[in-house]
Amino acid sequence: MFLISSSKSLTTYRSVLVFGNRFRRCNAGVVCDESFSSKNVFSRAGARFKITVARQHDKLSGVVEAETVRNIGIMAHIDAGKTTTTERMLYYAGLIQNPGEVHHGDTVTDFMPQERARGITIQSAVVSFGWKGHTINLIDTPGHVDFTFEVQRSLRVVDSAVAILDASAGVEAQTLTVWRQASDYNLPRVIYLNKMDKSSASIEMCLKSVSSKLKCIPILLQEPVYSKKAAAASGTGSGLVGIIDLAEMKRLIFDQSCKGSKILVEDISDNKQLVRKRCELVDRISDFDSELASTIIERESTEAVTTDELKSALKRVAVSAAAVPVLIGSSYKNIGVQPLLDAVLEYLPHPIELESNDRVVSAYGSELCSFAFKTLHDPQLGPLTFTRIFRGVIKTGQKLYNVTRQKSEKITKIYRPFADEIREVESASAGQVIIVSGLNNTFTGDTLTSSNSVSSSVLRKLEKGKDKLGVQRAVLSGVSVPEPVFFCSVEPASLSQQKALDAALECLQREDPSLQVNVDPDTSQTVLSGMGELHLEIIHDRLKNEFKVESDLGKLQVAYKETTTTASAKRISFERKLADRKHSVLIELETHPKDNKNSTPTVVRLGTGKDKLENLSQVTDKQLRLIQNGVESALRSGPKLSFPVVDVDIVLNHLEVARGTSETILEAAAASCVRECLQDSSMVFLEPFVQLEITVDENYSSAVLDDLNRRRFTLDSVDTKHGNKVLLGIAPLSELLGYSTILRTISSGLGTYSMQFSHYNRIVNVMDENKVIEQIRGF
Ligand SMILES: Nc1nc2c(ncn2[C@@H]2O[C@H](COP(=O)(O)OP(=O)(O)OP(=O)(O)O)[C@@H](O)[C@H]2O)c(=O)[nH]1
Repeated sequence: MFLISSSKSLTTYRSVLVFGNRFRRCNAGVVCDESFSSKNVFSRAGARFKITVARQHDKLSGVVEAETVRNIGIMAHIDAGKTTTTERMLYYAGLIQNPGEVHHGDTVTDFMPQERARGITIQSAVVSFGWKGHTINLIDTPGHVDFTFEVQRSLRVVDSAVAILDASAGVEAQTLTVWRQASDYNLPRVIYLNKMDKSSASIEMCLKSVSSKLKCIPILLQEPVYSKKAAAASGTGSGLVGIIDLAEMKRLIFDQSCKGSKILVEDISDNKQLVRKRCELVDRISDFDSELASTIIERESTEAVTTDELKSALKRVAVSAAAVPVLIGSSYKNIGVQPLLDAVLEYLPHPIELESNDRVVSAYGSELCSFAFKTLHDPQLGPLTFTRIFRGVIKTGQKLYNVTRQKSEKITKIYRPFADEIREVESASAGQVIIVSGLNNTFTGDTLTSSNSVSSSVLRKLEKGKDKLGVQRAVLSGVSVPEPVFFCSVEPASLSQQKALDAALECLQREDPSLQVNVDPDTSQTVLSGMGELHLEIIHDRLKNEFKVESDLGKLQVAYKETTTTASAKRISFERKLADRKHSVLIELETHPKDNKNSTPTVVRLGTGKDKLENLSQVTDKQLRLIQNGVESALRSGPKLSFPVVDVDIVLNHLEVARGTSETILEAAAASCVRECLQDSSMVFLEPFVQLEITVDENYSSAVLDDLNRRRFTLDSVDTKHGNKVLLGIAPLSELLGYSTILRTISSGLGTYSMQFSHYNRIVNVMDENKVIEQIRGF
């Protein structure tokens, strides 16, 4: 048995980021750049970020070899331990002297006051740190369903993800959502079973739920090491003290006197039982990797497979998503986090390993190709854009071209993020996640390159396969914004604050596209639409504390939608006089119910009739886009109760535009024509349904179910877990307002629930429809 410090295996890394006093002395032996002292941290009134400014000669370039970079997202159901795990990673990487705790409100990544007060993650936080000669750019994402868009946009810019499960709960509702989001971007993943210190933790149950719910094949690489003494000392815990690494054939015991930063490592290669388990593991991996299978056949032995061969095979398996490596630990008890970091380097891809799969990225060659995934407004630094560089290099002061908005922009400064501290660098290269300042016209989802001519040459390469409303510009695929399911009115506490409120909401909406701000055309009230009660509550809180605007929120309402059940066609002549010039449009549009009702955006199609073809062949791409804009604006507010109109197909049958007619008039004509069509159609409401997962003490489950049955709940399944019943089903969201209080009362506090948006469904019952109308009119 021998003792090593995990720090010994850490090489000094010149890009290790050290920010301010907090991060000056490193605990794990990483040699830090001492030139960054507390005096370099500026305190700026109202500022959202602390800037660490390096002295001129110290300014580090953010340019690093892509092969040594890992961009990972940490994703999970709420409370699985994402922030706790991230905090331990930063501690072992030497960036913080002591790991903070969520319940103490002192973690690095949960830095918003609202996060610290509530002990939950609300916004994603980006941190960069060095580990064994590599840079890990990590995004800690929220687990609460209301902030699912935050997860979505973060996963868009990482190359892989670590999915954390609470080992006593297995796959939970939000795990399914984030797993699906990661699948949408084809991200290779590893799974980390956290909270193995709990006596109710069960590896077997977790692996089963991974197979059955996530529909993937888990490959367990480690085994837990328990100690009776530790179990007795903890009282209720499992007595977890370490893990067995079957790939390396080592037993790792984490020294709690230094919060696990030292690891007692024991060679176990002569333990016959564990050798057998390793052979089984090799055998299992070879089922998914032909190279490893050939090695075994050649050597006629699974035992002769080296650790390197095993790990290379496992990386191929993880990258191809044939199966998913599973690791275990307890971040809170400081067990298993360093091996998880090693797994990130060993099994997850570097930035350029996978990007050739993206046709648009490849078309940029070595030119700059960057994706803005988040914008924030700092009162002192102005707009800050979080961006992932896929190709090329970005330099301070450089001009950029926003391909999505076809506008030129100029970067003022470039920073590398470390949660709420940012450090200025002069340049950054492909594979990095950075913040740039100075971009006034860039929004979430925009593609940035170096110039208009680069964009045009990329477009020429992509030209093949383009259709009339297809890829018109060389843009990367964006992030789809989920539909808001709740809304409420907002009013300033005093009229004098109206302007400040409008400005603050504009800012918040720009930062968070899942928040919608509209003015009700009938009442002129400002209406906020968002993802849930907590989402809107946080917005309210931020208005008060960050923007210093006192406001009152109206009653929370469910966001319904409208759709049509009949077809309609209108030809209108739209004429306006502007600046002494006559503008006129003759347009015919046809609306009808969509066959495939999946709430996908409505795209205007051209009519196909013989007589139409001649007229429509003259329609330009630009005119079609303006008509699309007009249609979209009309569909935002339906004729029944001004809810958005979905699941409608729109066909353009005729268009005549007088010479000199302005673009806005064409847009307005299209909008007006669609409104007329819908006025003449039979319209119905759609209401949102959610998937509900309730975990409740067995003694209260029938009372909970009785109550749910009065709420139009459809039960899908009932499970038993550690003496609790887990009820899974679907219910209309309108029936669940304030459900947390109701459940608490019925179950005497012994029930928890999580819900997530499932789908919209038509309200068929006239009484239910009248209830909605009454509710909204009274609003
Ligand atoms: N017993 C035990 N508790 C843990 C462990 N890891 C985290 N926790 C606790 O679980 C709770 C949630 O931890 P977080 O790290 O905030 O979880 P999260 O996934 O980041 O939560 P959200 O971001 O809000 O979704 C906290 O009280 C942690 O102290 C663990 O390994 N064992």
